[in-house]
Amino acid sequence: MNSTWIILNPNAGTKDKTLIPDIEAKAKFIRKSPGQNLFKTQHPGHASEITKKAIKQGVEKIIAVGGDGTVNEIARELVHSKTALAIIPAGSGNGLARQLNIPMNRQKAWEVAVNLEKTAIDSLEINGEAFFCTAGFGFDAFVTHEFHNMPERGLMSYAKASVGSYFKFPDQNFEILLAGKDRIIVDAIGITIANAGQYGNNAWISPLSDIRDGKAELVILKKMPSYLLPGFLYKLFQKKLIPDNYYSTIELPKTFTIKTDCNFLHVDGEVIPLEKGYKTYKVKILPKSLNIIPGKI
Ligand SMILES: Nc1ncnc2c1ncn2[C@@H]1O[C@H](COP(=O)(O)OP(=O)(O)OP(=O)(O)O)[C@@H](O)[C@H]1O
Repeated sequence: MNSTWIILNPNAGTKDKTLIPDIEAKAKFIRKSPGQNLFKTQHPGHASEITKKAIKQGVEKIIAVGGDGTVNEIARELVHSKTALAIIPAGSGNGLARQLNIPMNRQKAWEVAVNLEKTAIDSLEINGEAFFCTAGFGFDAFVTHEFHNMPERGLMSYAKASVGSYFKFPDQNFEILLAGKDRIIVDAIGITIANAGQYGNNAWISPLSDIRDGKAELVILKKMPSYLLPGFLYKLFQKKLIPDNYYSTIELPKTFTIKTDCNFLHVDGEVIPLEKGYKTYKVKILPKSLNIIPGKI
C-alpha cells in the first residue's frame, strides 16, 4: 500500500500549465508499490471523498495540491485522524500553508511535503464546521463574499472589495458568551475568531495567535475614521497590529457562543450565507487535532 496519497485540484489557482505534469512526475517518484497515489479532483467535495477513503486505508500522509478550498476539504476530514496533511500551495490566498511556513515555491514546498517530521495543530468548530485559521462575522465575511464575485483573484481584488465596502458597511451587533458567565455585548463592523494569525496573503489580523498553542483569540474591529485606515493596513501587513480604540483582542475559552444577526460568516475564506435574524453559533477549540507536515517552525 502507498503510504502517501496526493490530491490535486487541477482547477486551482491561476492556470499554471506546468502544475499537473510536474505533480504527475513527482507522484511516480514517491510511489513505493503498485497502485494509485495521485488523485485529481473532479468536482467540489471530491477531495473529501478521497480523504475519507485514505483514512480508512490507513494512509499516513496526504499531500494536498490546491488552494484553500481544497486544503480545507481535506483538512476537515483529517481532524482527529492519524493521517498527516502536507500542502503544495496552488491557490491565491494559501492561508494555512503560509501559516505553517510552507514555501510558496512549488519545488521547495515539495521538499517540505516529503519530510517525515510532523506536528499537531489546533482546529476549531463553529456549529460543527471545522476551520483552521480564521472565521469571521461582519466586515471580513462581507469582503470575502464580494471578493468571490469579482472577476480577478489576488490581493488587488481583495483591496478593491475592502475599500469599496468599508464606508457603507454598518455596525453589527454581537453578544459573545464566554465560558457560560462572562458576556460581551458589542457593536462593531466585524469580529474574527483567530486560531492562526493571518487571513492569508500575509494579512496578520491577530499577530499573537499561534496555531499550536491550544488557544484562540477573538478580534473585535470597530469602524475607524478614514485617516487612520492607512496606518491600520500598514500594521496589518507588517504583523504589527496592537490594541487601540478600534482594534482589540480577547483570549477565548475552549467553548463559547456568539449571537448575531450578520448575513455572512466566513470560515477560512469560504463564505457561508446566514439566515435572517439573530442566531447563536457554538464554537469549540480542538487542541492538537490535526497532524501536519510544517515548514520551518
Ligand atoms: N475539478 C473540479 N472542478 C471544479 N471545482 C473543483 C474541482 N476540484 C475541486 N474543486 C473545488 O474548487 C474549489 C476551489 O479550489 P481551490 O481553493 O483549491 O482553488 P482556488 O479557488 O483557485 O484557490 P484559492 O481559494 O486560494 O483562491 C474547492 O472548494 C474545490 O472543492
